Amino acid sequence: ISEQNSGFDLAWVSKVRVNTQAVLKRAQQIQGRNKNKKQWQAAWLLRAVTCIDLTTLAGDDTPGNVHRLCMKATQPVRYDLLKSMDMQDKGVTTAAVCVYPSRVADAVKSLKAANSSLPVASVATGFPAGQTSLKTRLEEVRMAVEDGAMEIDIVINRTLALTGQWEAMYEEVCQFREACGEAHMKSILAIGELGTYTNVYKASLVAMMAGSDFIKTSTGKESVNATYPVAIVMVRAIRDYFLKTGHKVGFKPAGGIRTAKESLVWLTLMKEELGDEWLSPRLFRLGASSLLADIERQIYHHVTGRYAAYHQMPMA
Ligand SMILES: O=C[C@H](O)COP(=O)(O)O
Repeated sequence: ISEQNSGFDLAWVSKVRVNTQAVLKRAQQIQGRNKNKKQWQAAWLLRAVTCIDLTTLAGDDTPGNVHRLCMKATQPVRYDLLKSMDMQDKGVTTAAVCVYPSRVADAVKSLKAANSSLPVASVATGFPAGQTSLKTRLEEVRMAVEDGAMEIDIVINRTLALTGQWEAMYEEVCQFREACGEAHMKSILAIGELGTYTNVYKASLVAMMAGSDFIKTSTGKESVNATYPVAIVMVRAIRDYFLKTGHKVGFKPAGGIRTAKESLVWLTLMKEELGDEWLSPRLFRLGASSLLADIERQIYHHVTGRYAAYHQMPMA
């Protein structure tokens, strides 16, 4: 059993009721709150880069495009821009690369050849729908780990969540946790398919009780992915779980995050709801396939104008 596993607490899960109006109000406040002073914006954007799980999850992925993704992850921001920010020697990379299980070996090989220790994250357990046998889903986790994945993004069983079989969901996630071994486990809730905020909160709790290192909003393949109201529900579950058990669980919004501006709202949300400790890749990731280009563009815009050095950021 993982250290993070606190055991299944049916009484806690059963009494959860989320106040939808309060959640929507808070999400609106956060979106209006992105008032970082202009001179700090490049520094915040660089912080966002270091939290990205740079992702490719496409049917036409090949060793070639996975290799390019890995190279981009090891040098996500142009040298001249880093130099302008006095960050050229700081080894700025994304947090990880994220691929399908069948591409893990390609990513590991590319990163090794580049002398990079960047972790490879693999989606697994029948991503995105999770509708394969438990045996197959477990085998997929073990294979990804064997191929060198250091992080596994599992999808929860939505059928169990939607039919209120929370203990059965807990048991499954515990088995995934065990199959991950030393690899970190992120549990994808696929919030667009959970129906209610109360279900989102309950699924977050159960995933954490079963030992998840992170809870993640979405696969990026549902019609609704990372939204701010859902994030409020999930980060409050993280906070409540921490207060009750002392375990710090990370948060990964993913799916449809495309602009630098959005990445700043996500950082604001983390800072205001969970505090500075949750602003590092250890506890915060942005899952995204098409975000980096816009961040790089905006960093360029800021460093050619007014900016402040990264190490002067007003945070811990
Ligand atoms: O886990 C990451 C998501 O699949 C990425 O979604 P995206 O392609 O919409 O950025």
